[in-house]
Amino acid sequence: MTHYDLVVIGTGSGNTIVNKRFADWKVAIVERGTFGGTCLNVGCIPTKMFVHAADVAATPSGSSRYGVDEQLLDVRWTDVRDRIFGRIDPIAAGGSEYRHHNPDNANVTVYDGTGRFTGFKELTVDNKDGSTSVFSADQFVLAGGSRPIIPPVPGLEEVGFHTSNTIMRLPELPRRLAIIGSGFVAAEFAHVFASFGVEVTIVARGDLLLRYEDAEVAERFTEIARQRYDVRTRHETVRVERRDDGSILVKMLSPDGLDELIVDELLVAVGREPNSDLLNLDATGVEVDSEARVVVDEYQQTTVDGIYALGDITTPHQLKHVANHEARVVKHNLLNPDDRVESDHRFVPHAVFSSPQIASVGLTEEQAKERGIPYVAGVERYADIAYGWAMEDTTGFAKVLADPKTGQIIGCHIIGPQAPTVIQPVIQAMSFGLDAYSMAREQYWIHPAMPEVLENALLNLELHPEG
Ligand SMILES: Cc1cc2nc3c(=O)[nH]c(=O)nc-3n(C[C@H](O)[C@H](O)[C@H](O)COP(=O)(O)OP(=O)(O)OC[C@H]3O[C@@H](n4cnc5c(N)ncnc54)[C@H](O)[C@@H]3O)c2cc1C
Ligand SMILES: NC(=O)c1ccc[n+]([C@@H]2O[C@H](COP(=O)([O-])OP(=O)(O)OC[C@H]3O[C@@H](n4cnc5c(N)ncnc54)[C@H](O)[C@@H]3O)[C@@H](O)[C@H]2O)c1
Repeated sequence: MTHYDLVVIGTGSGNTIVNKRFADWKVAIVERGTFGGTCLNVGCIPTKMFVHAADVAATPSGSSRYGVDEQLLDVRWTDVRDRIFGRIDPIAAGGSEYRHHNPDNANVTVYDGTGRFTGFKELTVDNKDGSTSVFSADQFVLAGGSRPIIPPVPGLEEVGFHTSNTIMRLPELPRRLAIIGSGFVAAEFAHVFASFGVEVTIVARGDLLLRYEDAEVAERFTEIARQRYDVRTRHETVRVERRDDGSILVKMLSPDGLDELIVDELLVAVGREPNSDLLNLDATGVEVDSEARVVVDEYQQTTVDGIYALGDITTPHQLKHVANHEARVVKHNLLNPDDRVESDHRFVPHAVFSSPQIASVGLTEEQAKERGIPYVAGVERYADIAYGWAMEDTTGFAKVLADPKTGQIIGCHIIGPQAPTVIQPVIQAMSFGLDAYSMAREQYWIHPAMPEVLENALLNLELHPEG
């Protein structure tokens, strides 16, 4: 049986590990899908390219408030789609080609297939060409990611539906789209398709969209969403059916009884589950938790010595920057077994690239209250800063939560233009222990730039000693 020093399963963030420093290692890389994984092919990158095109398409709908009358003439969907995948697909193909054939990878064997453990540190790969390969290794990296959850709604399989994996490749724009779910994917694709002229309905089980955000942010987002889309909260999808004219009937149960909706396409966006089940982890003794996430320690090592895991297959933060961070930790620990480093999950930020945009780091007010953590909140509206006036923004705000005594920031939540960019200094301050009082006062803030919303939120904190 072939034996490797290292086997990496999954070419999302896992693919970033093997470089020239592994030149003396005999390495195998296993990939069942498209090289490059979720973020590149069906996740962060194409979605944000669609979001930018959507922002451009949505501009005329808001321009008259500046005294500028614009008109959207057309959205050439296939051109939008093909420009985006015309950039992405060659990158994925190039990554695969590089690993398969470039002399840099003379020590690397790529298996295009699905890996599963068939013994202790023994992997069997069902290759796409129908063959099977069996090999062992000293060390493994489990970087198999996650996949969309498909809820058990009767009729779903028969009717046909989309997930984030397929919706971006639609042959044409539908007239009507229903989105089941109310999280990141729902919020981003609702903006994309509504901006392109599609009638979007969001079917949400709870009262609020993005309900894991700080409550005021989720409430504000839901209010704004109701003005743009048909938002049906407290609606449970109970059945879907294909009608004779080809459209799809969605049946929902609401507090007022049965509700119905007719659409042309359906997007299911109710979360993602780890791909750990594909790996038959019992065979090698790797444990998973109650949510099927691979259990790891602070070094990203699983319950088996020499088997590491990273990214969506192990973390509750299903985010690319987390997968990348963990990949760097795993890489270091593989190369430096006697000087391993721990991963840092203290302040994991996230952003929702919808309209408006949202960004968040640290505790929400609700979490601080639940945990009995004392805090003060400083809030500033975009409407009260100069750039907010320029944009005529009426709905955005930044909220900073800090320890009243030490001024250490414990959370920040922003909804409004450029939120994912505006929040970055707070992530830095939290990571390096800079207190809110010093952060607000001991540096220049460019006037009249958007981060003034953050500067003022910090200045509005009632810290002791008095600021
Ligand atoms: C629509 C969408 C938008 C997103 N937008 C953002 C964003 O804006 N910002 C952000 O931070 N995150 C975003 N994410 C999340 C981000 O894409 C993921 O957190 C990240 O890609 C996870 O990386 P990973 O390396 O863990 O897994 P992946 O990139 O999913 O890689 C796992 C790879 O392993 C392969 N694989 C799985 N099992 C096996 C097996 N048994 N054998 C062989 N190969 C296997 C899979 O085919 C896959 O290619 C988004 C996700 C989605 C779905
Ligand atoms: N900008 C970003 O960083 C970004 C963008 C997209 C996706 N992602 C990642 O991908 C993950 C998956 O995104 P997502 O939007 O699918 O999941 P999500 O976890 O963000 O939201 C899923 C929502 O669906 C609801 N839900 C669950 N089961 C349901 C059901 N049966 N019927 C109706 N609603 C149901 C949940 O209550 C939740 O509100 C995210 O958690 C995020 O980590 C990140």
